[in-house]
Amino acid sequence: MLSSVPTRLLTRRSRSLSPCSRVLQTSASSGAASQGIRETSAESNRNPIVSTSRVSRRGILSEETAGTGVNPSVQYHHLAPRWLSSLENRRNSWAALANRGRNNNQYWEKSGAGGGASRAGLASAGVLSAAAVAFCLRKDSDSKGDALLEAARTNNSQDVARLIKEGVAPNHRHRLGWTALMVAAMNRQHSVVKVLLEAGADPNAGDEFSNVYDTSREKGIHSLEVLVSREDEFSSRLSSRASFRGCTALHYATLADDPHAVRTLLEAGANPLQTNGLGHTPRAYAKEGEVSTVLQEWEGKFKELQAQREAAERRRFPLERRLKEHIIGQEGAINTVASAIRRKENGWYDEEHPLVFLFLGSSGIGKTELAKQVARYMHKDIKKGFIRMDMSEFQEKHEVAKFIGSPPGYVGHEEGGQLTKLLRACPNAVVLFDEVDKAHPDVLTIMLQLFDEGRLTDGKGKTIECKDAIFIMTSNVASEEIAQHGLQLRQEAEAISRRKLADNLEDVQKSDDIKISRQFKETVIRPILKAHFRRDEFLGRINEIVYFLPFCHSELLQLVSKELSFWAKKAKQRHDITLQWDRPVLDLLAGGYNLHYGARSIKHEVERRVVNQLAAAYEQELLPKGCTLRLCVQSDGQEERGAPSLRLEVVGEDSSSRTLDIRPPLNPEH
Ligand SMILES: Nc1ncnc2c1ncn2[C@@H]1O[C@H](COP(=O)(O)OP(=O)(O)OP(=O)(O)O)[C@@H](O)[C@H]1O
Repeated sequence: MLSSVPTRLLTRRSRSLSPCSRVLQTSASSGAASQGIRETSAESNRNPIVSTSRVSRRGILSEETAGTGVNPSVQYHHLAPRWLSSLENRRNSWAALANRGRNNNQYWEKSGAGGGASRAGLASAGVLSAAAVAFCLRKDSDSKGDALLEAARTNNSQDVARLIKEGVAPNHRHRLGWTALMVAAMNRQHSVVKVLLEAGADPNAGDEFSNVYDTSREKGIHSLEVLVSREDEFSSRLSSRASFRGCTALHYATLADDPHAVRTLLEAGANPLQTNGLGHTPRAYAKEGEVSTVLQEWEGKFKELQAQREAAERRRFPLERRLKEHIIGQEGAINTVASAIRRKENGWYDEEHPLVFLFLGSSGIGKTELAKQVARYMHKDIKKGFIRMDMSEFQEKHEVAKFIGSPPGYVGHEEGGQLTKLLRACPNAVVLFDEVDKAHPDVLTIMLQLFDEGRLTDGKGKTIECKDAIFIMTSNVASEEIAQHGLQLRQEAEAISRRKLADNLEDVQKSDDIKISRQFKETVIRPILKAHFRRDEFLGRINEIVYFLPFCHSELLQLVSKELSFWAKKAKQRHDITLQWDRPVLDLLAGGYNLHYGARSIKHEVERRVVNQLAAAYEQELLPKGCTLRLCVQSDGQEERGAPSLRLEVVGEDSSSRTLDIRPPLNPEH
């Protein structure tokens, strides 16, 4: 294929398109061209939040970059048609030659002795050239989908309507990633935009095309072919280097500075707040003027609408219910946290201070899990939105530097602090300070400043505003007292329930529906906390102290059930085995609960008594493929010894069952 590309163009292409040689060329040469390359890549990476809209436009529109130096995309823009026309000319001349040969056999026959060789040479060159043309000009023009894209580009709304009627999807994508609506928006084809939107084209679909070079690499297509396709079949006005991944039709209509298309798209539901892969909303690319004003106006409307939708969703599916889907029991904790977040979401809070919780209770009881679920509710991007700091890593005075970064001149100054780095990336994150009681008093002083002022200054002197963050501290301090109090309350509640049941009274209290009294909090917990943290102002900045209680029996059954379901799913997925169990199994496994390890003790019990057996049976090849296994409690003859065991049975198609004979020592139940 390359034989048909003029050497001059090849040299130019390889110099400019290979990322590696581009770097070399940029650093080696000091001319205007290399300057232009550097400027353009810097522009395209700029953050729209800090950049002005014109700066973003300049980085992305090749025509508006032209004045800033020699823009490589402009070079290719001139280069591509020349290259194409050269190929076209070759194709035509070879086609003419072949025709002549076919029509005039004498020509071949009359040629001299060297005719054979030259004929072969001509033929092979022809094949090569034709292959080059076929490769480089591959446009799939016969496919209806591409006809739709072409009709969108040329403003042929009748063809667009016809093709959609014939079954072409209105969201059909070009093989390089863009949709017909994006083509129409970029090329100001108003009637096509309208027809496509009416046919159901998605105004919020994002472009899958990134830039010429990345797309070429991703799709395994020659970069010049990508460049030619982008310029011929989409638009020649855009930079070949800037990234367009995630750009919507609204981004393109904005780049085209087309208020009419922008309005049409917005009225059809385009989201003006949607960001592209670089995090830019359409307005980041708007020129000052009508398009910018319209977008700003709709952004406001959209935010309001979004807030209304979210409020309706919150009413329909309250936070408490969402949290209960993941957390068993802990009603009091869930209600306290959900109420505080509801106050914040609805504007009933002190916006000068972030929300601060202290979660108290023994280990493995759901403190971390609740914090994670809150983060998941508040943030779509849970990775950034949930920050977890293990405070046992900040026990020494010098570890303050690790927390917020060292001051200038100290080791690690450049690295920054663990907390400040993460908070800067997401200032409204849910931040979990695990085992806060272990932190050094100096670290607590920094946290106090953070809770009090809602901002934090790092070692480099930069301040992070985080009044919208939610801070959750966890501690096992006073966990013994809380657990004992919880158990006592539960026993009292059970005794009352039994009495009421016996008396046939209606308001029977559920044993898991208990509340810690104010008096217990004030007389038992507060003095312990005070003695531990030694600072009233620190405790004073906590909005809610949240208590986690030991699990009651019904909650333990739910935990066991959840754990068995987890393994049943794995058994099905990995080995096509169906696992069944009944209530006595749940009761038996719930007996493995240990107050000090919480739900973790249930996990271990299930692993020890069930998963170990499954693994042993599998290793001994006792499990037929696709079988159904039943977990049963074996109590015959064991009751006297007071230790019923679990056995595994294979259930046949006729519902008969056969106990698996797992050989010791692999069966932990033996
Ligand atoms: N109430 C609960 N509902 C469902 N799962 C739970 C509950 N409590 C704990 N778990 C599960 O047990 C494991 C440990 O829970 P978690 O990390 O929340 O404990 P914790 O209270 O933060 O304990 P620690 O103080 O030891 O960190 C997790 O896998 C979690 O999913």
